[in-house]
Amino acid sequence: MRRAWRVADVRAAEKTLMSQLPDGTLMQRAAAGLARRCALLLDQSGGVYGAQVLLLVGSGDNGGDTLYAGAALARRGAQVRALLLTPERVHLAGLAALRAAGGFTTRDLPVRSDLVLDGIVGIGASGGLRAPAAAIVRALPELRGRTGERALVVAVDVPSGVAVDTGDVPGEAVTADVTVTFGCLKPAHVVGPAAVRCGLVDLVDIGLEPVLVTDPAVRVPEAADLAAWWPRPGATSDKYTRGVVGLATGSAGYPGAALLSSSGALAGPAGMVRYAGSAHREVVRAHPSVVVASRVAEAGRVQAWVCGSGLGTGDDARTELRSVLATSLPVLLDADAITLLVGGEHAEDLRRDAPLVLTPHDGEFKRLAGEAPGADRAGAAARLAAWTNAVVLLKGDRTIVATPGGEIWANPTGTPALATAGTGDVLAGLLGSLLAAGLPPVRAAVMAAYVHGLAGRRAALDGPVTAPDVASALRPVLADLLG
Ligand SMILES: NC(=O)C1=CN([C@@H]2O[C@H](COP(=O)(O)OP(=O)(O)OC[C@H]3O[C@@H](n4cnc5c(N)ncnc54)[C@H](OP(=O)(O)O)[C@@H]3O)[C@@H](O)[C@H]2O)[C@@H](O)CC1
Ligand SMILES: Nc1ncnc2c1ncn2[C@@H]1O[C@H](COP(=O)(O)OP(=O)(O)O)[C@@H](O)[C@H]1O
Repeated sequence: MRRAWRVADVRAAEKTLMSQLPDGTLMQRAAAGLARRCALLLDQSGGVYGAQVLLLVGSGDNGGDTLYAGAALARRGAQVRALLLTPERVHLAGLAALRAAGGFTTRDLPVRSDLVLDGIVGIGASGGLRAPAAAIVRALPELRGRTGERALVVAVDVPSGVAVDTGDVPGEAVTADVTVTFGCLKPAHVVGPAAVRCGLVDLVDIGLEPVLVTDPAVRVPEAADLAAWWPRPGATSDKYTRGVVGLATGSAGYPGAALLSSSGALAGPAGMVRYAGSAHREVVRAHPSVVVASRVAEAGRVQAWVCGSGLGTGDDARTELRSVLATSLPVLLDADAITLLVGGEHAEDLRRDAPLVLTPHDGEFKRLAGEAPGADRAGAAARLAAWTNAVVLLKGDRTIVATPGGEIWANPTGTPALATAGTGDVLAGLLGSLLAAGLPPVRAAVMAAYVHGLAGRRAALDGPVTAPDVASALRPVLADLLG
């Protein structure tokens, strides 16, 4: 698991660490790590010696890191120029180090540049980028290096222009190939549109993590976590002990949702899938191992329910929703079931002790919460989770999972290839299977989003993606993950 901390927590830890170390140690550690990463990048594209390096230098310590790293590259023979955004306010010792190493300053963007270091602003940023910085950032994609290729952009700590604590991108912002960050990840590296701007994120250890005493703001699962958490059948397992998942999905209007949620559920760890709804004939034809009924009340025993994908919002759908909420089992509500909650008609049904998981996309989130997730997606998901006392999985490029207690996870595996009808139904089925297998709701949601994202990526290798492709890719993805 990787973890990301908010700026205030990073600052507090930095203060603690600085009180234990000689002045300037942290900046030297940060700059040395940054220079090393830049040298590696240049090694892969013609070498450090003779490379043209442009430093974009703001007025704070982020600029200081950049100047020291530039000095290190200049000592290795790179031609380093620093464009000072506020020449009257610059890290003076950093500038002196650059000059002593043979680097110089420039007033304009050069014609040629192999590598750009974005040190305009780091975690001290407030608001959108200001005038000269914004114009320079806009021009960066035009810069060409010695091979005629676009200049590589390395963001120092965070890409300038992103909101570090929320991952929002309120205006002009740097798009980096690599972001070299110091001490720990910050939310902008893992959530929201900022995460996409970071490119590859490289963490330089400056000794900060041992003094980070607060809980992380965001957690990110890794492949090894999935392998450790995924339930496997044992010698004494049978189909019931592995868990039975019930699906109250699909309708005459949307039979496809029933099929897709079934495909997702069948790839999960549960031992049996029961389907209850009007698409039961289609489901059993496509998936002979699914046990079908026409209503929730007739479905037989299950350990968790998935309700809502393609269910419709009429009276029959309401009845089915009431039936699943009346159980003392974990329930996942997706799509139409979320819409049915709007207006408060099910407020009493929602007063239950068993776990509840909601899987809204932005539109469903807005319907339920009364406002769109907005700039702080993780915060919005956590507020809805607290309000509904449910685990909320907010779909999107970096799907967020939030608990009522404020624990937040960001999924790193998503792909825009998933932005196609029906992939959410596959996700709901898979997540339901994990719930039925007995996984705690937050873990089930994190695991389902992770595997679903990988399946989207794998399906995309063969061309344009449809939801059945994503469902088909779940099994090979799991085979790779679980060894
Ligand atoms: N934390 C750590 O452990 C370590 C941190 N380290 C490094 O320090 C960095 C933080 O440095 P920092 O605190 O000096 O802030 P920083 O990001 O340079 O920005 C502040 C300056 O930018 C300006 N400015 C603000 N907003 C702006 C905008 N929208 N558009 C344009 N300008 C804007 C603002 O100007 P002002 O608002 O004062 O006019 C102020 O002068 C951190 O990211 C990392 O690189 C490492 O060296 C070692 C370990
Ligand atoms: N731009 C995107 N990048 C990554 N994933 C996306 C993107 N757009 C949608 N997704 C994912 O695709 C799925 C779509 O689900 P949903 O909106 O419920 O679709 P449907 O209701 O048609 O099944 C979700 O898992 C979501 O996270």
